[in-house]
Amino acid sequence: MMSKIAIIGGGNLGSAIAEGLLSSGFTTPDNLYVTRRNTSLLEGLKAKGVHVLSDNQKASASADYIILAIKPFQVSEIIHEISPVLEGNRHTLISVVTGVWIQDLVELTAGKLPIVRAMPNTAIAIQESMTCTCMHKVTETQQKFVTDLFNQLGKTVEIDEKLMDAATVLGACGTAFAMRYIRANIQGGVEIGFNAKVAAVIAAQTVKGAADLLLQHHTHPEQEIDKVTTPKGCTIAGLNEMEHRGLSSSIIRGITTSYKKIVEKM
Ligand SMILES: NC(=O)C1=CN([C@@H]2O[C@H](COP(=O)(O)OP(=O)(O)OC[C@H]3O[C@@H](n4cnc5c(N)ncnc54)[C@H](OP(=O)(O)O)[C@@H]3O)[C@@H](O)[C@H]2O)C=CC1
Ligand SMILES: O=C(O)[C@@H]1CCC=N1
Repeated sequence: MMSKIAIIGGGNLGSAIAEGLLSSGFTTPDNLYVTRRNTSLLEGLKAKGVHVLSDNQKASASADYIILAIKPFQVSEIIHEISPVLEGNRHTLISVVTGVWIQDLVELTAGKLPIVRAMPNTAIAIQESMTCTCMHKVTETQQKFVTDLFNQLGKTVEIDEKLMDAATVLGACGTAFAMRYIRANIQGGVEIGFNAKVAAVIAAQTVKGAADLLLQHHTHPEQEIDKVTTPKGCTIAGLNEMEHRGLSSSIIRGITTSYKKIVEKM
């Protein structure tokens, strides 16, 4: 029998996970439960046959794997709410919540559940997430299930929990950082003659192709840059101007500022 999955908090990330789980075929709508208070915002999932509800206890009691996708400040209250139905020999708790540590989750569940911390990004909706995981007291079967689940939804790396905040910045916030880079390309593209629609396709596909070159060739970005920069050409002229204006520096500073924000407990 297929394991049942409950997603507590069907917001931006929770809904994206649900979409990815369905489109990858990892689960079927009948085996998936998604909660939020305002269920009218989950009509799309409901129409696909997913169990959409606002009762977290009912969803948790129906599931084997419970994915917590709520805001950090709600974790304590919601675990307290579902506690009466949690069973150590049945449930696995998977938290995608930023800045909440396994030890916090162990304490909130009185140590009775296997726990997974996972940090995906919103590209999980199209099975292109980068997901970092770490696991606590999981059985081999549970570890395999969770690894298979996230592997179906993109790439997965198991990391030390002490790197989870860094994973959040590079992997999850990284989606937004990449979007801003693409948006700037669209703005530049319009200024040099394209309409916004065509500029958007060119910018997004170019970034996708660049990323795939690195993933498939296993090269360093500078090796790929060397293949593009003709001596005295327009690429190196543009690239150097971007660096004079602080491109790399501003990205590094943005990443370290994001990291400080998490470490300082939001
Ligand atoms: N967005 C991202 O890219 C990423 C987010 N994260 C983490 O994932 C978590 C969720 O983030 P995100 O999806 O962006 O946030 P959202 O605010 O979009 O989603 C949270 C959802 O929780 C629901 N919710 C609130 N209270 C309850 C409740 N009592 N019972 C059930 N559902 C409830 C809200 O809906 P309603 O108000 O209708 O109840 C809302 O849809 C956060 O901890 C975030 O740090 C991690 C990686 C990436
Ligand atoms: O901005 C945030 O706090 C969350 C964490 C990663 C993505 N969104």
